[in-house]
Amino acid sequence: MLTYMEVHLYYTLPPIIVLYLIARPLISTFDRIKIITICALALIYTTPWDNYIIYHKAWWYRKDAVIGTIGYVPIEEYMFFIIQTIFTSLWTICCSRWTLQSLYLRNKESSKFQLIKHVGCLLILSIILWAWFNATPATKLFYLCTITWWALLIVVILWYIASSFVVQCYQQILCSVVFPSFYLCYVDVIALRAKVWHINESTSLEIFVVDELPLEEVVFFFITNFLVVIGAAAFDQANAVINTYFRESIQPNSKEGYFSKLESLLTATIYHQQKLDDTIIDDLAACVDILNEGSKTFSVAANCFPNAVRQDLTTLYAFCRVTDDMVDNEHSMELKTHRLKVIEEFLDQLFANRVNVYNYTWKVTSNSEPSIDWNYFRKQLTDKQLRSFRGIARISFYLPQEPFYELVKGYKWDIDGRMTHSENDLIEYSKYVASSVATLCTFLFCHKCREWPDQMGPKSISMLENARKMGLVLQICNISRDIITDSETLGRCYIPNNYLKNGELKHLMEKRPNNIPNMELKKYSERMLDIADGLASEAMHAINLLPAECQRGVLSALEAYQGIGKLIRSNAKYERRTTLTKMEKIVIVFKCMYVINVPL
Ligand SMILES: CC(C)=CCC/C(C)=C/C=C/C(C)=C/C=C/C(C)=C/C=C/C=C(C)/C=C/C=C(C)/C=C/C1=C(C)CCCC1(C)C
Repeated sequence: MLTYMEVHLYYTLPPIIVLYLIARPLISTFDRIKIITICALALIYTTPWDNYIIYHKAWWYRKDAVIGTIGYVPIEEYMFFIIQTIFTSLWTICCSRWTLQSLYLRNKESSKFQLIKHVGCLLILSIILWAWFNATPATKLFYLCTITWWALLIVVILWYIASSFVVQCYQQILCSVVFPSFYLCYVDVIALRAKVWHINESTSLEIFVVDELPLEEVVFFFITNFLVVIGAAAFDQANAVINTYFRESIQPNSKEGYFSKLESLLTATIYHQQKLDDTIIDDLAACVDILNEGSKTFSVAANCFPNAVRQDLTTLYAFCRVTDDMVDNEHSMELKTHRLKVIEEFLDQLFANRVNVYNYTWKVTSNSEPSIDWNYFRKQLTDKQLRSFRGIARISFYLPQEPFYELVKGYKWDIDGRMTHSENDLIEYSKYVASSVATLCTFLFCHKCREWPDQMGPKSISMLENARKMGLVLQICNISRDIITDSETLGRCYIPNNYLKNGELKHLMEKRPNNIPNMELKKYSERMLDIADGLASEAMHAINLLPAECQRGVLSALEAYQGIGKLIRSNAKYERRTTLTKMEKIVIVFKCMYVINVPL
């Protein structure tokens, strides 16, 4: 006969192991804290309840099927509280990873969500009251009603705290609840048939959903999974509040302990109850749109990063994209120069009160919040631009200023129509526009994960230097791909001019790339890719200096760009714009998540 332990061994533990292997690259430190805490809460909250219902004989177990009991409850049953919580939380993580969760913080003051919150609470409270008064031991309604009031008591609190968040991602919530519930009902049927446990007919309604599965059991698994899922959502909400509204300390290596993290999550939950400024989130949403429109590759790679990193990465991307377009998309020289001046004025105000200057061993130190003349910038910028500027202003406190000015130098290079005479020029230009961004990304990763390899010691410096190389790789791959579009749309040529034959530069500058034999373009492109490949093989080894949670994301971005490089080489013809299909990108991300073992 099947024992209770065998139920776990054969039916509950194997799916947990499989789910863990799938979810492992997605699990962040925060997720770990979340799962551990919900497990503890589940154990504490369920223990008295389960002892109470066994005492009143709502269900019993086969004595020879368990190894022992604590109180009235079998040891395997205690294990089940934790197993179910882990199982459902892991599944929930897989369901909720595909969007930026802070976006669900919006609109909580809207009348629609206020209504949902209050009507929902009233509804749940009335069900609790009904269940409470009908949960009389030794009656048909006992088991159903005891389950109901016990579980809904927590649900109503969580609904009060997080309903607008939960409703705005209801599809994820539904998906998170339904699958584990069905599976656990299936396990329940197996155990009931094997008489490992038995539901007392005299305290249940004797309604069977499928042949041997009592209604109460179905209600139980759906309602407890809902509890776990909205518990996890309340955690996610608190984390999103921190990511959006809190300025976390800029101490480089102040990794938080478990309890201080819990404390800040609790603070965030309380903070969230007051009226908060939605513009911050609207700005973020604008940045998400800019990312999704701007780079399919980065928007796929973004899924590999923990939410906290992903959020600021999106903001950083949007600022770089928007400022680049501000300069590129203007036609007249005067306007281009004026736009660049606006960007510089913004940066000057943003970093006016910085104490230290970036010099590779820098620490970011600022005296106070930047004071920015937003009225002026509102007049100068479009709505989208303004939003990305506000976004970057919120996160700049932990970023060095120098890379932003490098970017400006890059933009200026283009405005001045400077030529890339040699490979050195190509590298100098790419340093300005890409190594700068890579430096900022590295700061972002280390700040958000609170993890510098050493206190600005040799490892940190090596990490930054290699990150800068990585930036070069991405930029040079981009340039190698975009020879035709750069020429046609901008009349620009970033190929080291000393590669080119007579008259070819003129063709490229005058938007006639097709006057150059296609095979020539392919050759130039491949020559630049050689440089990128050389740098990539050097820089790859430094990925393992980055915070562990960011390594796979960085690797997928890098692999995606190198994938484009490989395609350029293998294609017979040099295309106008070689791109990976969405499927190929997903395969690369998949490979970086599961196949390649980081650290390299
Ligand atoms: C906290 C901080 C710092 C801030 C963050 C924001 C915030 C406020 C979050 C709050 C989260 C909360 C409050 C989460 C609470 C989660 C709970 C109580 C889960 C209970 C699960 C109970 C579970 C899984 C119980 C499982 C029980 C089982 C499997 C029993 C099965 C059974 C068997 C086997 C035989 C038949 C009988 C029965 C059905 C009882």
